[in-house]
Amino acid sequence: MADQPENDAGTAPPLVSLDRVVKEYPVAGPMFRRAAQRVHAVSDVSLVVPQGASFGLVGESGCGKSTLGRLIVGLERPTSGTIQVAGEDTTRLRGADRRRFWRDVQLVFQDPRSSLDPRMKIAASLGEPLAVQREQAREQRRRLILDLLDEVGLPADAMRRYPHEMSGGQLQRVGIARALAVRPRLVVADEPVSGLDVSVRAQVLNLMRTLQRAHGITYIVISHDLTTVRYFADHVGVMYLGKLVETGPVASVYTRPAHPYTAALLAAIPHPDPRRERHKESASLGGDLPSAVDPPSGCRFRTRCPLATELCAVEEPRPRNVAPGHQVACHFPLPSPSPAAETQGPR
Ligand SMILES: Nc1ncnc2c1ncn2[C@@H]1O[C@H](COP(=O)(O)OP(=O)(O)OP(=O)(O)O)[C@@H](O)[C@H]1O
Repeated sequence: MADQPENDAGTAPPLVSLDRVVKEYPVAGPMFRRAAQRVHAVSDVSLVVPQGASFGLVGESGCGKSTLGRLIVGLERPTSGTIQVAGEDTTRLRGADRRRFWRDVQLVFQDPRSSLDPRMKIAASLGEPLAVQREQAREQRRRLILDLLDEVGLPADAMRRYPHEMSGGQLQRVGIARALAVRPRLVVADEPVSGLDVSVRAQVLNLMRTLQRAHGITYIVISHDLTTVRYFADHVGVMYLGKLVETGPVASVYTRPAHPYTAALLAAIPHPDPRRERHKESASLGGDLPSAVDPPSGCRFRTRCPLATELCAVEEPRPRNVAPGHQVACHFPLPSPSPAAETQGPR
C-alpha cells in the first residue's frame, strides 16, 4: 500500500458540514404498519469534511453509507438536520443556486454502466453534462471531450465506442470523466472500485488522486472495503446502523481504533502475518446487523459488543476525542496500544 497522500485537510476549512442529519423511510408493507414503522437509515449524523480531503465512509452493508452519500449530493432530502456544502444549506437552494450546486457536486457510481446510456457513444455521454451546463460550440465541446479522455487515460478513439465495447476499468474512467466534465468541487464516489478487478482498482484510485491534485477536488468515497479506504483516504468515518461511531485521520483510526466495531472490522481484514490472524478471532464480529426498523436502545452496537454493560442499553454514547481529530462514540473506548505493543503487533 502506498503512503497516504499529503494534503492540508487537517487545517483546511470545511467544504461539507452535516449537523444532526436524520433520514428515515416509511416501511413498505400493509397500510397500518406503514404509518407506524420507519427505517432509521441515517440517525443524528454530524460530520465535517475539510476542503481538499479524501474522506472514506466505511461500514457493513445496510449501515446507511449510500443514503448519506445521496443526502450529501442532494438526491434526497434529510428528514431533519442540515447539510452545508461550501457554507450553503443545500436543502434551501433554489433556481440558479441549485443548478450551480448540481454542477459543483457530482456522484460516481459503483457500476458506471448504470449511469451511461447503452445506446449512446462515449462522446455523447461525456458531451451531455457539458451541453446541459454550458453553451458551447460543437468543435469546442469535442476538444473538451478529447481533453477529458486524455485526463482519465483513455485513447481518443474511445469517443466512438459504446459502453459494451469497453472493460469495467475503462468504463469507470468514463464515469470519472463524466463527473469531472463540469469541474466539480466535491465528488461523492459510491463503491467506485468494488466492481473492478483487483489489478485495476489501484489504477482507478490513483487516477482519482491525480485528478484531485490537479483540480483541488474534495472526495467522499463510500466503501465496505477498509483496504480501499486506507489506500485512498486521509480521513475516515465508520458507520454502524445509521450512526457514525468513529471518525478521524486514517493513520490514527487504523492504528489505534477506539470503537470495538472499528476494531472488529479491522481485525477481519486478511493479514499475511499469522500472529495477526490469531488475534482476529478474539476481535471477530459476531451476530447479524440488527434491523434498522427497530434499532437497539442506547448504543446501537451493544447487541454485538463484547464490552457492553447495562449503561450501553440505557444511554447513547456521545462522541468524544481520543486523539487529535479522532472521535469515538463509545462508553468504553479501547485504550491505545503502548508504542512497544504497536511495533511488536498482537501475540
Ligand atoms: N429508499 C429506501 N426506502 C426504504 N428503505 C431504504 C431506502 N434506501 C435505503 N433504505 C434502508 O436504509 C438502510 C441503509 O441503507 P443504505 O443503502 O444506505 O446502506 P449501505 O451501508 O449503503 O448498504 P450497501 O452497502 O448494501 O448499499 C437499509 O436498512 C436500507 O434497507
